[in-house]
Amino acid sequence: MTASVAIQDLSISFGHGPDAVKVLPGVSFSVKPGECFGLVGESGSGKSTVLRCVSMLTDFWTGKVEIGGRNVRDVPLKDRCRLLQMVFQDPYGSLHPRQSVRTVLAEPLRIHGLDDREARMRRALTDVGLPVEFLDRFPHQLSGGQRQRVAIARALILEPAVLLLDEPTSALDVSVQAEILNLLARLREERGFTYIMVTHDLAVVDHMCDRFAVMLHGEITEILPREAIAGNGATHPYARQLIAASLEYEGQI
Ligand SMILES: Nc1ncnc2c1ncn2[C@@H]1O[C@H](COP(=O)(O)OP(=O)(O)OP(=O)(O)O)[C@@H](O)[C@H]1O
Repeated sequence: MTASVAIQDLSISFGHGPDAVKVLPGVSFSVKPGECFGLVGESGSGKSTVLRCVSMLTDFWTGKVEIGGRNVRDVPLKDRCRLLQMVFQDPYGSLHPRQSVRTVLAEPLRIHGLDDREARMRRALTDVGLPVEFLDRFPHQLSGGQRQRVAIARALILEPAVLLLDEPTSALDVSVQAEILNLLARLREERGFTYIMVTHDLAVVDHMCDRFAVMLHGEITEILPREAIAGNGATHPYARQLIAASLEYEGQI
């Protein structure tokens, strides 16, 4: 399954009264079905907040978010889980230490009343490149990369159309990062998922994304195609600076 994502004038403030801080003053962008769209920008620019709003983990925003033409606010929670899933940065924090992989994967299947659970769980593990014996392991018996694979398997098991990826590799060792990125790229190619991926790493955007938005202070300064990275095709000064810094860094290593 695949779906478009349309975000229109997404706006949110944290805090109340005179202490309220507008973190997103009104973000708009659209992602095509099957596209990988990156969100980059300095720390605190609001990238993760966009994902949290789209997924309704944070729900007190204004504006409009449509997934596959459906307003996310009108989609009941249970249906929403089959429309979109999120993968977080920290595979250590996102898995419960006392839950086996089997429990982690069985829970969504049970809630959604899906049959063939054992077969679905085995397929989910195989899809992310883990042996089926790992069903009986606990998080402390897995490496960081293996945990992230389990987190991806959990996100995929309900076969959602859209995956929201919040720095899915930044907590991992460099060699493992590449493995997880290749896994995500393969899954998108095979299943046609739509990805929105937050990252601070333009090399990741270059490897994975079709287009990306550069955020600054909660606003999108510019939306660029991946090809704009190599020759620094940005026009906004901040986007140009961000790409220049990344190219300089890449040149050094
Ligand atoms: N629940 C919250 N309450 C108050 N402020 C918040 C909350 N969540 C986020 N913020 C603030 O919103 C701003 C944007 O945070 P966000 O996590 O979206 O940034 P980011 O671009 O993803 O940063 P990073 O790259 O460091 O993860 C920050 O200033 C943050 O302190």
